[in-house]
Amino acid sequence: MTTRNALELKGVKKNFGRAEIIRGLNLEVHEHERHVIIGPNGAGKSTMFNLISGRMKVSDGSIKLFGNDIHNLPAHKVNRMGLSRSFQVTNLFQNMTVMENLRCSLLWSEGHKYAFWKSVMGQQAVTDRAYELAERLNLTEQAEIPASLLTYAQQRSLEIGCTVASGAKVILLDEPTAGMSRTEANDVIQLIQRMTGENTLVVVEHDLSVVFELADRISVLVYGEIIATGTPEEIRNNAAVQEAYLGTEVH
Ligand SMILES: Nc1ncnc2c1ncn2[C@@H]1O[C@H](COP(=O)(O)OP(=O)(O)OP(=O)(O)O)[C@@H](O)[C@H]1O
Repeated sequence: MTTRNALELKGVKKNFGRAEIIRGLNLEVHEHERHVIIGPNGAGKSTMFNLISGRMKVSDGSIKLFGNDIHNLPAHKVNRMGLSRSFQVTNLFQNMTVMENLRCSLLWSEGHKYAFWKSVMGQQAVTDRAYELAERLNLTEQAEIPASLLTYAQQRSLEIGCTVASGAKVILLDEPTAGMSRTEANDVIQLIQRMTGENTLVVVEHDLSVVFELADRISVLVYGEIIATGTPEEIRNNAAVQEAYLGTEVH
């Protein structure tokens, strides 16, 4: 069986003025995999996400989503083609309840933006689906309270739930456990595993314990280039990776 690429970057470059920050980056993310990007500070991880999600234009090279060129398309078009970036709880409607946030995202996936009155799914079907999602998010008890009253970890969970509900096939996650206690981080990792089975996930993460728990494959970005891609085991044992980045940390 051949593996389909959800995302494919070829020779991607990005300059800021004369500084070349992304220097001919090649990356293949398989459909349905959880692919984690690691790399030292300033390696270009955020810039890479900005290029993939359409927030920045590439200087050279190509980015394909399920075989279709997306480089240099505006962010909202990339989003409509099935790629979503989930990185901030500020993506939530803070004054709306958990259920309302989920309903909003479900309606968005139907192409109705926020025009509730036009729902083709039917109000009851949307509500049922939203409850189902709230359950998977462990937020049934909080279903009717405003997002602003949730804990930080619950807000991040809801944000991930809304991204899934909005119909994204490929989800970019920026440091999903940043700022959380170990227990909260474990909950969010489990949630990501539960919520994203059908999706393809690309995660930027610094915490190596999270990386090795979550990743099907890992790519290592150093100075704007991917120096290695492989299973967690392969990355642990890769001499170039150990030298360039991981050092003794993995042992
Ligand atoms: N808009 C910009 N203009 C100029 N330089 C930029 C811009 N955005 C990022 N850079 C530079 O590009 C380099 C890579 O930054 P980036 O934020 O992508 O790295 P990162 O791997 O995400 O780092 P961190 O792990 O610290 O978040 C840095 O040297 C940064 O200063």
